[in-house]
Amino acid sequence: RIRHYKWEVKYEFKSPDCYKKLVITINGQTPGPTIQAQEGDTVIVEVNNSLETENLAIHWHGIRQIGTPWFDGTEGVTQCPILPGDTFKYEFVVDRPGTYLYHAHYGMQREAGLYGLIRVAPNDPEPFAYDLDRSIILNDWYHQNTYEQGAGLSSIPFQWVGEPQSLLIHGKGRFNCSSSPSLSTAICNTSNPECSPFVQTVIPGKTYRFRVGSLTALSALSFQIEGHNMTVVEADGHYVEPFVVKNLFIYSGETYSVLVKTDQDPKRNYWITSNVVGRNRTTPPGLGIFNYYPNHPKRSPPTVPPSPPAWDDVESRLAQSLAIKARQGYIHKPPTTSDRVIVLLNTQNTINGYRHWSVNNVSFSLPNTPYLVALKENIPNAFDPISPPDGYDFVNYDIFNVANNTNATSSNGIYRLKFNTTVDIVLQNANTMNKNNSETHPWHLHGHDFWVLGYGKGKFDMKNDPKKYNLENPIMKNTVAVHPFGWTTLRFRSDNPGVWAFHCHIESHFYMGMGVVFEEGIDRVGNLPSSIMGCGQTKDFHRP
Ligand SMILES: O=C1O[C@H]([C@@H](O)CO)C(O)=C1O
Repeated sequence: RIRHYKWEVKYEFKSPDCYKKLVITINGQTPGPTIQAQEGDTVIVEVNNSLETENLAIHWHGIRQIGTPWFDGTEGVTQCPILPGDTFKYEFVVDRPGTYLYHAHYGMQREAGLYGLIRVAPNDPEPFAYDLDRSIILNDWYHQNTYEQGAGLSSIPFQWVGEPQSLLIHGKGRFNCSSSPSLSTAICNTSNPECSPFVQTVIPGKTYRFRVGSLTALSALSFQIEGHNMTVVEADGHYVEPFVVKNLFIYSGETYSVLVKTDQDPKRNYWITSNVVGRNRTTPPGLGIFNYYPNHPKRSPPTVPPSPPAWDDVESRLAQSLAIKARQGYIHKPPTTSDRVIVLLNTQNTINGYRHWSVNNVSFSLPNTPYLVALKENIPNAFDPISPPDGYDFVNYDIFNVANNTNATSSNGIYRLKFNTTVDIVLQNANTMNKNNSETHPWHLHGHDFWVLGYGKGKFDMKNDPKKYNLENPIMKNTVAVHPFGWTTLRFRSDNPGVWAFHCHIESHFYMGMGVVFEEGIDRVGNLPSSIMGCGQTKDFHRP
């Protein structure tokens, strides 16, 4: 079947958390409409860029784009941006069931509100039962616009974006307007119906499947439904060997399905909460209402919202990461060895006084000719032909301290992978430029699902740590966290012809250079549609 969508993308004034600002909407909505499809369907999205003076690109997060690498929606990597006034047609097959996301992939547009969910129903029966299926998309929210943030990040002195002003649950939050008395009610108004809390009405005595996705700009979150356990059954479109949590830790770019029984006292409502973890939070919790029918949906629960885990409790988060394994009967065994190991050291750096993030001391910058076109059409000098290194100075680099020399270089060079080989990526975390500080980074790979082979603390040990890899039942994902001062190893097959970004899903971190690009099987890529061209050196190949 074909699922056809027509989207108009534009700026509108909205008050998702009671504070009025410019947001990007799809057909008037943020979050945008949910794409609903069946495994094997073709999804067509005709996007009209009505942003007036701003380019656009939309990425289908978790969809592998097998045979359609040009519709991955990554500006600078797989396509030229969609110009204002233009319409661009994305067309791709959703070949796997599960819960996925979509969002802008141009500059820091995602955090202006261009994001949503993709739900793909399976052809085969699912290995768990539930009565009702609902989605909740989580986000954090800034009042500053993306241009002010971008300018601050690329200034001397560096102006960090700081912690978000609020947390949104399915697009709804609540900023305490009276905390800034200078704000007029025209700008911030807590009685604006746009910022009424998110309500999930439930029928007592049922089992609900909640598909929870996070598209935060910065924050790692702990998600909770007061008084209710959650059984995790799906992660990034793969069935999980079920385990029970009270708090679901979720990183930007991840999706989970959890089963929740509405088996508590039906005479009252309960809190739905999201809280920042992994950073010393200043953002108040996101609050929604878990409304047991027929109680009034706006009736506040009689309790105070449950308190979140300590922000710096890395152990609990690592424990959840380790608990996520492929479900019995749905295990895809990984290859037992790899052909190439790339260790990626994550560091905060300076280049000519500007603050950046780097991988193996190289800070990524996007070329103005998309790699996919440059490589497939053999356009010379479109990007730096030198590949970034496969590792760092393992002997001398101290991951536990601020680097002696924080200087890095900037490049748009990429990794060229031999087609149909097995590649291991070890993400190595390190201290930032601040003392005793290492941050959580969710890394997202385009064009692939990867096996998560292991997580560890401290410096990855090439000799001994691989012996502890889980080769029995590793989960496959498209986004995975590297924890503070830790490492994470993932494995994938370079079997999807195309050019694929792999980057930190924190909006400002990718903007500051925290990413890499992989090319594989470029000679097997089919004819490129001319719709992805028109910028940089692709102008020469543009056929109207
Ligand atoms: O890139 C970042 O900059 C700040 C901080 O390190 C600035 O001092 C921070 O927390 C980041 O993630």
